[in-house]
Amino acid sequence: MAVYTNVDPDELAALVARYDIGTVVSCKGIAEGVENSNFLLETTGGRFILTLYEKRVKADDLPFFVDLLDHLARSGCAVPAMIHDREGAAIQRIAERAACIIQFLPGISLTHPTPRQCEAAGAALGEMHRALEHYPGARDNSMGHRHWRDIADATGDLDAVQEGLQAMVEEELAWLDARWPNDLPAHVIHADLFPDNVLMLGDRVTGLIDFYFAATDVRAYDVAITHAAWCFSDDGRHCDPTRAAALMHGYRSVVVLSEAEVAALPLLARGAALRFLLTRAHDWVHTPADALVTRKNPAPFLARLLRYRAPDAAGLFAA
Ligand SMILES: Nc1ncnc2c1ncn2[C@@H]1O[C@H](COP(=O)(O)OP(=O)(O)OP(=O)(O)O)[C@@H](O)[C@H]1O
Ligand SMILES: N[C@@H](CCO)C(=O)O
Repeated sequence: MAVYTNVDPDELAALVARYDIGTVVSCKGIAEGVENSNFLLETTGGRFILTLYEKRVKADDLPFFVDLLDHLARSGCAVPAMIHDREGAAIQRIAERAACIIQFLPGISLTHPTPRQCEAAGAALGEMHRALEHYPGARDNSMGHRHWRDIADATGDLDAVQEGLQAMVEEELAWLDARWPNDLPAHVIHADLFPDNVLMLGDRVTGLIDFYFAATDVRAYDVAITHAAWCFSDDGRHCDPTRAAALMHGYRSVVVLSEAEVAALPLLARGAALRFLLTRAHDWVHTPADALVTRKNPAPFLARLLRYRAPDAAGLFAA
């Protein structure tokens, strides 16, 4: 249940009065999500999302996220616009938290996407990348390749998560460190485009959301993350070739990948699987069992990593 903070009605009315969006009709907590407190805010001017930023999103990063969403919305990408108040400010304070009012977008996030939905998601990722190719904003990827060893160390004994995991992660980190590319096209990427961060109506993408891991990194790595998130069975053991081909076809209908990028995809996907394996293992160990947040199982990302290590992995990226 991702409503960690309650909002006082008078404080909310005072916040909404700063905007040209009418007056408050209702404000209801949204259960999905784990990072922030999200509310569906209805005013006489329409529907909005009110997000209160909890621990994980740093206040210093908020101007970057606001500028990024402003840029993508202006570029015609399907992202929710940040609403600015009469003075032009998008970042506010309420209930002692930084907060933003964000455009509400229709759509549902999927759990089991079809090939056509994978194709649409791939194309939406491509359109976002096209809009970001020359975007001047930048942010260090604190979940990127250079930080994985620290995340592994901070987790503690990985064998407590699964027997043999410590040695396997050490081996994988060394393998990736020796090969990680530093000359592929890079710009700001989403870095977490899982199905729960894409709103869809039928086969149409209505919104890419949750940009709070967005950072500067290799664009083909974003493709690899999206591949890992959209094309596997729930247990991570089986990559569906039809969904994978559809995702790649959708992306490559918008962005032309170089030969070097295509060749790097299996390696980047090993990195993507390791990133989510490590962050899930870290949270698995460090989130108290009675916390409000449901911990995500690391095992399906270990299974993906093994799949991407197989000799035929390059075939999983054919369009
Ligand atoms: N702009 C939007 N329009 C409509 N619904 C939205 C919008 N933004 C968020 N939502 C809804 O709120 C839910 C939670 O949002 P989000 O995924 O951003 O949560 P979070 O806690 O910030 O992140 P995480 O997914 O990392 O836990 C989404 O699943 C979606 O249902
Ligand atoms: N999408 C991530 C969680 C938030 O980044 C995961 O499934 O592990």
